Amino acid sequence: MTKTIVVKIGTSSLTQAETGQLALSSIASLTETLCDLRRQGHRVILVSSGAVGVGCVRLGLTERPKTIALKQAVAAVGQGRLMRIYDDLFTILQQPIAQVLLTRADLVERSRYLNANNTFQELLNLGVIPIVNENDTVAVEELKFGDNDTLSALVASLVEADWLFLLTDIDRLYSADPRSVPDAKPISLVSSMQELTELQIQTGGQGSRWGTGGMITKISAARIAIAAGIRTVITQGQFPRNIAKIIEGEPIGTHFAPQPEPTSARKRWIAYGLIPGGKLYLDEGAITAIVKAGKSLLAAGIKAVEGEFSNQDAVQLCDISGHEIARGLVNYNSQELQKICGRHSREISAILGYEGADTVIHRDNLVLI
Ligand SMILES: Nc1ncnc2c1ncn2[C@@H]1O[C@H](COP(=O)(O)OP(=O)(O)O)[C@@H](O)[C@H]1O
Ligand SMILES: N[C@@H](CCC(=O)OP(=O)(O)O)C(=O)O
Repeated sequence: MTKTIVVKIGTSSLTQAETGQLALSSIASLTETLCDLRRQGHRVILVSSGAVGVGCVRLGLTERPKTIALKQAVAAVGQGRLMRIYDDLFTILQQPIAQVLLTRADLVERSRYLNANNTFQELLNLGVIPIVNENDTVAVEELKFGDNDTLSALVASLVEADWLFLLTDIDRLYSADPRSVPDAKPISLVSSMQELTELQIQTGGQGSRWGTGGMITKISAARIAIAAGIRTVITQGQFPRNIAKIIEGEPIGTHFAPQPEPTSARKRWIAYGLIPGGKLYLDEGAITAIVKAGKSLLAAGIKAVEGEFSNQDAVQLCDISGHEIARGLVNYNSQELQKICGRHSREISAILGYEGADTVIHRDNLVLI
């Protein structure tokens, strides 16, 4: 059966750790694997990092750029070279590819989000393998994905993929970074979101020399993907052929089982497409109502409001310690909410001087995280 498969490869797998030069055999093997998947009829998207790493090598820089402007310039050098290498390899195997460079802004506006999906679907219908990266050269700090793990999960969610493979320089997820904790335990299966929380995985720092997010961004990517009903696997980029084996059922890498009832596409856009403009701190009663009973959020359950946002913006809903529980679209702006938080719905019109919505966030616009 045709599956939609998103494969993300990190800089640490595309380049050699010591020199930063391209890991040609891994890239060639990845190319062959993705072409094999296409021949089997699957729809394939590659999310490839490497623009900054490849650009650094081209320019003789020995470490990842620290300033944004330099990183943007270096990415512009590297992205072209990266695509040239992919195009050469995929062309040898007669596989058409496309470059898709996305910014966070492309997913914030619902019409652009839907448009991005249409483009992906057309490319996949044409038998093309889209090669996606963040458009680093124009991405601005406040509006960027920041790491390609998150980007790949958002793309997988956008196109409603069946599989997301996160290829990295380690064979699987461990209870802690085995490079610094030698007795860290390997994890083969994470069967639910709750189990993921209970495992309390230690992720240490930023990851390898050229990588961006480390393991923490892979775990949050897995959360986004499994909520969308996508089976997610962390496995080693050095052996891309394992992808086909995994699809056939071999227990390689760390598997994250998809949530049985995926969150709807619109709610996924609210939760992960939009950028939250503020935080609402909730009392216990409100948390129980939205988490256990699937109720809407009322002003009475809000203890505090943080940030400046407009009516219909997305906000984070947190417990009193700031731990995020849900996201949603607000029916009031931040100034209005400052006035009505903690108050009963029937008092709202008297406080504001006009009739507003009964709910602060209607349950149709509220997503548990
Ligand atoms: N709990 C963990 N399990 C496995 N690896 C971990 C863990 N915590 C941190 N890491 C580190 O994350 C690194 C991979 O992240 P990163 O370098 O950002 O890869 P990529 O370039 O593929 O995105 C591994 O090399 C490993 O040292
Ligand atoms: N967009 C950046 C990659 C960002 C990123 O997440 O890198 P990595 O941790 O290696 O997957 C680039 O192409 O260099």
